[in-house]
Amino acid sequence: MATGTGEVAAFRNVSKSYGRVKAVDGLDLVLRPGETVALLGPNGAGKSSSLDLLLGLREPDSGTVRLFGGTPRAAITAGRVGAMLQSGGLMSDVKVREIVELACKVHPRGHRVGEVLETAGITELADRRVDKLSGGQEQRVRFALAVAGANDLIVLDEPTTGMDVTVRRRFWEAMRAQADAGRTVLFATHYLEEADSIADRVLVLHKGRLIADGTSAEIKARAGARRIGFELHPADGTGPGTGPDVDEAVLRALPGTVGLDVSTRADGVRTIRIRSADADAGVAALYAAGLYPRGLEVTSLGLEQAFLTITGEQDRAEDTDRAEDTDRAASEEEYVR
Ligand SMILES: Nc1ncnc2c1ncn2[C@@H]1O[C@H](COP(=O)(O)OP(=O)(O)OP(=O)(O)O)[C@@H](O)[C@H]1O
Repeated sequence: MATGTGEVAAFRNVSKSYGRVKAVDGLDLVLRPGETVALLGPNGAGKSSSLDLLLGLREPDSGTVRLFGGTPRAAITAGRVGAMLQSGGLMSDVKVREIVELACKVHPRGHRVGEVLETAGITELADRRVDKLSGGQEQRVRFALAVAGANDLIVLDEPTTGMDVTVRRRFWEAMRAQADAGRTVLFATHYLEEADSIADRVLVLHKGRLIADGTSAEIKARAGARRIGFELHPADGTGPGTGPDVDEAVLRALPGTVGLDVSTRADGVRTIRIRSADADAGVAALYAAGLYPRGLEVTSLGLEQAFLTITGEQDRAEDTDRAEDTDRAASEEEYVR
């Protein structure tokens, strides 16, 4: 999925609130041609709101959103964008072929109906009534509407919800073909394995803010992608220093250490778990430091674990900030008194 130059979409310091809820908070983001981008975030993180802003379905309170250098509306009118959203019902009382036909006809660069039905894997559903479809079949029809014309950008909001495993796989094959044809694809998802295997860029939103932006591998590395586990036995000595505290300082200072967890059993055996962004260097340094790790294991963290780590860290950082603000307010009050 070659990445070209230029900007497909650009958010510049975009904010959007609904009453007191800040759904999108100072979002800065550029999508480049040919990228397949996954948008992740816990419930309420602002994913759908960001997609709505991108498509011009909502106006930002502040900041600007540009699509292909112009307004979202201009890009959509020119038929450059296809979207598959969670909201919005399909027409009832019509057949699948009819609704797809209409979408092909109104698109300035519409494809042939048969081709679109084939792409979305719904040829065999063509004569079925739209209101008689299952949830997963309906999703495929929505997908057909998103690819009814030669779009440059395809936006998908949780596209595979309700699809079974086989249909989901076929869906992503079709999506990959779109990306291989040079289209930019942006999709919001709760399925982290989809982001991991499909996207060449992963964005993590949290409370309306972009807290991570990189390849799946980069995000895993940032969260400490691997876990090093082992035991330290008292009979083996306490390493290079003078006891457990010194050992722990050594462990914390190993290259790549992002997190350290130590638990001590009654017999003095310590179980060590290190989250590491560079497990190879970490293990080498462990031996070089004179420690004697028993039952050494190195395991990989998935994107899911990385996601939980990053969003969890963000929550903790905000809790700390809030506590500091409260302390500051209290001490200021004290000072005034
Ligand atoms: N029309 C609306 N009116 C009021 N609040 C809204 C509206 N739409 C969204 N919100 C609020 O804005 C925040 C962001 O919602 P949004 O739907 O963008 O998140 P999301 O990341 O897509 O969530 P999910 O994963 O649950 O779909 C949430 O707190 C939500 O309750």
